[in-house]
Amino acid sequence: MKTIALVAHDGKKAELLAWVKQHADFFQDKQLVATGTTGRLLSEALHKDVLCLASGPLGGDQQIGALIAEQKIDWLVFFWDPLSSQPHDPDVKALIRLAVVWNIPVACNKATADFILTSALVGQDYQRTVPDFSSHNNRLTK
Ligand SMILES: O=C(CO)COP(=O)(O)O
Repeated sequence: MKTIALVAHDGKKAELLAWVKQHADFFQDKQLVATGTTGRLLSEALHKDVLCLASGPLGGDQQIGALIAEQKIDWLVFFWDPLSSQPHDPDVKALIRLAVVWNIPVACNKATADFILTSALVGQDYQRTVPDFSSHNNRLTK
């Protein structure tokens, strides 16, 4: 689990930052990718470089989704806010969908993030099963 994407809506940013700081040691040797504002805050909190993509409403969720489809993300931590509506809700849904399509572990709340982070599989450098979509690709190109 080397490259981790982290995203939080405004109403969940404080929770994500507190959680990340609690596990700062874990994140030190990981490559972190994030949507714009989340990434800036993470970088400040962890004193570490974070690849900051566009802000979520400006396409950041879609950029992370593209990285997932390119097999470049090992874990998505996405603290989305279930109590506020987002102008880019289709992008939010699309990002979560791609994580499921590509069998990426996804944590949408702190409890799940805790379970994944403390899983014995993380220490074993867990290799997820990458789905074989070759028949789908063939169908699309015919
Ligand atoms: O809106 C977001 C995710 O959908 C997060 O974007 P920011 O990290 O730029 O606030």
